[in-house]
Amino acid sequence: MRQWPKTRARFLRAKEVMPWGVTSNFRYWGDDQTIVVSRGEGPYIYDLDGNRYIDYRLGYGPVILGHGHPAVVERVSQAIRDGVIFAATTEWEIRAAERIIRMTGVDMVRFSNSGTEATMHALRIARAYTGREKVIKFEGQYHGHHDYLLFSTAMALRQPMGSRRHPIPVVASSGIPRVIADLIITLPFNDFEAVERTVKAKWGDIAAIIVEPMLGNSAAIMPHPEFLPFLRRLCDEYGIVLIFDEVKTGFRIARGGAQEFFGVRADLVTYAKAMGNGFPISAIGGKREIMMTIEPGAVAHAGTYNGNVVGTAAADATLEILETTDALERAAQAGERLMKGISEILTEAGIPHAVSGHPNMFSFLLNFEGTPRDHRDTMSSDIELYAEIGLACYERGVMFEVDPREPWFTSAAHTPEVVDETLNRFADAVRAVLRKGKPVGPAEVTSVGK
Ligand SMILES: Cc1ncc(COP(=O)(O)O)c(C=O)c1O
Ligand SMILES: NCC(=O)CCC(=O)O
Repeated sequence: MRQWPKTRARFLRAKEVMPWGVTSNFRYWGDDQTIVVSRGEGPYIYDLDGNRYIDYRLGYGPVILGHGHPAVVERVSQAIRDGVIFAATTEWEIRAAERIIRMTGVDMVRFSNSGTEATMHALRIARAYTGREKVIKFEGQYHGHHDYLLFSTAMALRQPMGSRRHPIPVVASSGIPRVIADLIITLPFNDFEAVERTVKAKWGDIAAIIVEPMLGNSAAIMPHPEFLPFLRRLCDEYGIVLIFDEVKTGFRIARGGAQEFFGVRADLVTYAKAMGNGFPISAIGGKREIMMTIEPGAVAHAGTYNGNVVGTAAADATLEILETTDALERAAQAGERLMKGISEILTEAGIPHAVSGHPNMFSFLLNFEGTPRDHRDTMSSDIELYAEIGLACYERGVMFEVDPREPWFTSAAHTPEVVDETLNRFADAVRAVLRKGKPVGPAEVTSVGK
């Protein structure tokens, strides 16, 4: 059994100085399980007692090259010696923008610092461009923490979501003004009929459809092959701005992200996580005509830290490596071995399951038959059993989110040896959970991390 007295003691101190001991609700795993990390290296993180964990959370997705990647750290360290912020354009911004444009095919970009900011700005641009106000989003998708899109996310778990045919937007937090709900339409992912019916009835009010091209916040569920092309056609026909939220998929599932992987182009795209290997940076990219809606004195886009040297130098280094090496292919090799190995172990254990997603971000649903298509399918799977297995892995030094809504992320640092060790420990954890018997009653974990 893992020993972690120092980690526990410091977590209790953290709870005194920060609500719940964390700076994002996602990171609270309960008083007995929340980790305090001392450092990371490649595929590993370490707690304060020196326990090592093979990390598949990777900061919830950013760490595509491995923790503390020397070339990224070196470029940032060099760059920041000359200052980090000037309230003016820098060479680092231009370089990072050129790389994004070359890799993804967007025409122009603007920088910010988090995925939340990027989706918030993207909505403003879409509303200003169309002169309309409502936005369609899909159940189980998460676009950050501003008020405009925090509805029917994976966090809005226990409230009734209405029927598939008549979904109700479910607010995911207190403190969000009721009027905001009037601006949002929530629909099930992959539901052609619901989207078409809604757009035909309300297109004059709809500024944007924002979509995670794959359900990156609900079990990495893939789009039906025709779903994204269908959204593209509908948006073209009705003058709606199609926004791909690629905060998780960007620079992870392909060099050109989901646009390249699925072969569909959006009007606006938001990037963050993998573009800086963990350094804080995000971007909105898109078609020139729509990006040029931003206009001093007319359509606002600003931020003191936008384009700062820390983030843009990190993006310059990270994107150079992603563009010129086989880093993404190595991350995918790890993911393929894991997806196959996990499925074999679960089959042997007699647990019906569905593995979904892309090798670089994948998930699996337990006691689930068939192919999952939307967030309602995720929620119908055995989330308690998943959490039990996740916690048993955590005790054995393998860390992934103990909740199937959040995918496993791989990095270029996850070598075949690391994957083999993971699978051995995973098999051991599954055996231990089955020996103990399935947990009875609603588990605490349904609220963990949210
Ligand atoms: C698809 C997506 N969009 C936006 C965000 C928000 O990004 P951030 O946490 O950097 O604000 C996330 C975070 O998980 C995300 O997964
Ligand atoms: N999928 C949800 C997140 O990635 C949240 C990140 C955080 O707030 O730490």
